[in-house]
Amino acid sequence: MSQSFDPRQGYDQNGRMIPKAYDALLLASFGGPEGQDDVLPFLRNVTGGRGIPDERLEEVAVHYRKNGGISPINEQNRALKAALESELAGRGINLPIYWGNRNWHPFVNDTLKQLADDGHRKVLMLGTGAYAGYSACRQYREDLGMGLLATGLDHEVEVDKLRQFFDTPAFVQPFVQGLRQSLASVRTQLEAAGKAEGEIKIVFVTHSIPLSDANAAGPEEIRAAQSENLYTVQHRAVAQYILSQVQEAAGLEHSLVYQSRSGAPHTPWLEPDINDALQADAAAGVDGVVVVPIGFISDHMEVLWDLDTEAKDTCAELGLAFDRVATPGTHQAFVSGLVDLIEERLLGADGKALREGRQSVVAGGPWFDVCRPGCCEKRALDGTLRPTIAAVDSEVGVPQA
Ligand SMILES: CC1=C(CCC(=O)O)c2cc3nc(cc4[nH]c(cc5[nH]c(cc1n2)c(C)c5CCC(=O)O)c(CCC(=O)O)c4C)C(CCC(=O)O)=C3C
Ligand SMILES: [Fe+2]
Repeated sequence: MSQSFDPRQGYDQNGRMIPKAYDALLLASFGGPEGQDDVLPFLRNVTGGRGIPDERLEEVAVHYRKNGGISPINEQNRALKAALESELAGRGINLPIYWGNRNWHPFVNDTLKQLADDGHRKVLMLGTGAYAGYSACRQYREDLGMGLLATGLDHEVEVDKLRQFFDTPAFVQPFVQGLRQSLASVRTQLEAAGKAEGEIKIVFVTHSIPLSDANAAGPEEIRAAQSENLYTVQHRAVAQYILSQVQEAAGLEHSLVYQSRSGAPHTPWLEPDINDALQADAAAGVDGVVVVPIGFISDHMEVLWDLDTEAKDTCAELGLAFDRVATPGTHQAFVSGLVDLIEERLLGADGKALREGRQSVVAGGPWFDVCRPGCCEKRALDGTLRPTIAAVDSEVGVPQA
């Protein structure tokens, strides 16, 4: 007989979930092609029914084709999984990790079947998006909501979600260290070019998203109190924190810009695009830039192409010195900080939470374990809401009357 459970129980007024005896961790990510034959099927999975023009798909396919049809993202997730496994083992925590993707093998539905076959029933999901918003948060909740229904596991396997982690030391520390290094590198480049006193600008960059997604990011109760969309507000807060930790950044100009826009040209997305912004910076007398990719956790294709290829080329054309800060990847601070977040949610053998209190250093955190009503809401083309997990208004797993 299958067990029933109610996902609307077990958390407090602040969206904090009472620690549980989770028996598996699910690393949920985007997925990417692993050979030339995978490229188009992968892109069709990514854009299914979302009106990305064919020209944009052809253009993006080339980025992968030039890299042998391989996205680095899968290798990076395998490495993150291995690093998390070793950190958990080092702390004596027995929590097997499974990996599943939205857009490519291993698909999350197959992973769900596997972990259920292996006997797991209480799963904590770590999605690789750090911020609020549809693509980075709610879509992962939908992947699991739809996945549990599609596999028929919705009354057997319970999946909760680790909180978005933009505000945590885990996520921001690697950028702090990286910014120091990149500032030194650009300074050295300028000295070598005889411009020792040249002006350096710090350019924080993240994934552009449709304005409608940005405006829907986060719960209404928090959105209402902001002067700007919450996706942007969270990125500005991360940038501010990183700057506050790097003495060498004092007095330097900085900005927040966007990359990797897709979608139909008449649909508004967040702007400015990094390449346009760099042009304006050069015209305003900037001599070199440090690009800080605070939107992502690893150096995947959007970083390698849109920043290390395109934005770098733009800088070369404009005569700007360029250096790009590394993403967290498997930085020790990131890995151990993520395990700290996992510990916040885990009940030990003695029935006590492994870690009391929540780590948060950036304004706007700590984020909810359980999303508020209407959080990052986005309707399917037919006007319906897709099933989700891990929200106050999630329905998947509720015992049927
Ligand atoms: C907020 C956000 C994150 C960060 C949060 C997270 O990490 O989850 C992210 C991550 C990523 N985005 C990625 C790749 C792509 N994103 C696309 C399209 C889109 N992204 C969007 C947003 C985001 N995307 C949006 C609103 C679209 C429009 C269509 C849609 O609503 O889906 C397309 C389609 C073609 C194009 O137009 O570019 C591709 C190929 C890869 C993999 C890179 C690799 O392979 O190494 C990763 C990690
Ligand atoms: Fe994307």
